Amino acid sequence: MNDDQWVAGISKKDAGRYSRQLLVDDFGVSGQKNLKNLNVLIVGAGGLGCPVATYLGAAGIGTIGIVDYDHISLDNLHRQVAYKEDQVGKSKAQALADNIKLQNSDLNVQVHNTSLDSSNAMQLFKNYEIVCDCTDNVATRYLINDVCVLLNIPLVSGSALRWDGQLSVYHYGSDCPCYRCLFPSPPDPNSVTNCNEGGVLGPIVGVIGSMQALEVMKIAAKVRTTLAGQLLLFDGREGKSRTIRLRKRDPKCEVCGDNPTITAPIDYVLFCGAGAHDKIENLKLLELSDRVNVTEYRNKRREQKPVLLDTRPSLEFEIAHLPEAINVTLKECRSLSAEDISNRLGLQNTEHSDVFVICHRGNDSQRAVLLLREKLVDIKFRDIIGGYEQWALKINDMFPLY
Ligand SMILES: Nc1ncnc2c1ncn2[C@@H]1O[C@H](COP(=O)(O)OP(=O)(O)OP(=O)(O)O)[C@@H](O)[C@H]1O
Ligand SMILES: [Zn+2]
Repeated sequence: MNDDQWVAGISKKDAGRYSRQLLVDDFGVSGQKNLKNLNVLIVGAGGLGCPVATYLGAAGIGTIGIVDYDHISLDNLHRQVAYKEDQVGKSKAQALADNIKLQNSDLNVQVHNTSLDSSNAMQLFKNYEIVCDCTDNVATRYLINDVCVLLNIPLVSGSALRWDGQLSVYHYGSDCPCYRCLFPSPPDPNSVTNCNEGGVLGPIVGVIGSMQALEVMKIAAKVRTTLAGQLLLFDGREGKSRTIRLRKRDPKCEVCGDNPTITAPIDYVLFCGAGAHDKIENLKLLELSDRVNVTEYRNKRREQKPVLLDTRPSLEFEIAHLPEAINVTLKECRSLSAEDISNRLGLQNTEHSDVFVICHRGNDSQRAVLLLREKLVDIKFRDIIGGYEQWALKINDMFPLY
């Protein structure tokens, strides 16, 4: 036999590039080859989508599809670390594709600069073998789940809020539940907090997104210890994680059960309740006569210093507030007595009978007015339409928008 004869399991170029992965037991050459032949779809190019795409791209996945309709904004950069300042305003799907291609020019990246909905999801998903849910709203979560079940695609699902994150692999293997097996009906839209309200720390989405990428690599390499049928809960504040075993597939599940009633994508916004898809609800609880717009409020404060009650959580109050604002959170409006609220606002010894109420976007301020009216009947409470957001947009563009 000649000295220059050998059997190559992998190309010389790939052996060099991916050598540290090839040396990992249970992954090796077969895992690498499987990755190279894999088509993975990432839905959502935000906090989770950035690490998922970056690690999968670097690891040498054959084809990565990226779906997102949104554009990069400045307040994305603290956690969506794949993006640069000069990409603010650009399409997320395109920018993420460009960035991972720069890192690994061998990748085939498909950009889907669109909103995923019932009309396009089946067509879009059918070209992929694994889907990663990196989105942030319940309606899209059910849509992605159902379409994965209908097309028999495993789903690697992550979520993160504040200090916490969780992930699981759904619909992978015969006993494995789907998202709908565990949550047959959607949560009350009013109880859902997303990171645009509750906030989230960058490293939390970094941890969860990296773990989603790892689950994809494990599925590709046929490693048996995936998170299928389990839910990993990560508590970043305590630095702890735990994994809980989930119930098995529910034979009565409407989509993956023995007699499914959902055989094609449904109307998910209707199913989840109005507001579930919109990040910013726009409540109209009050008559217009009980409300003022920001221009009217500006004129009032030019005449005399008004009493302004700010219902936002104290963390938001600390970010910025008008100098006259007094922080009584919505929770406190509920729990405090009429006397305590009156004291906090300094109403006891004054002639004031008008109080204006402000919040971030004009939803909680209306809820507060309804509560306060009952407690302090002699005071006229009026909310400021659109809250601080409108103040920043229409009155003072130096006021911090968040
Ligand atoms: N139906 C959908 N189709 C396409 N992309 C979606 C869909 N639903 C959510 N997304 C995308 O998922 C991503 C989720 O990212 P993330 O949770 O970091 O929030 P964000 O929207 O970027 O930021 P913020 O919530 O602070 O405004 C977003 O880029 C969003 O546009
Ligand atoms: Zn199910």
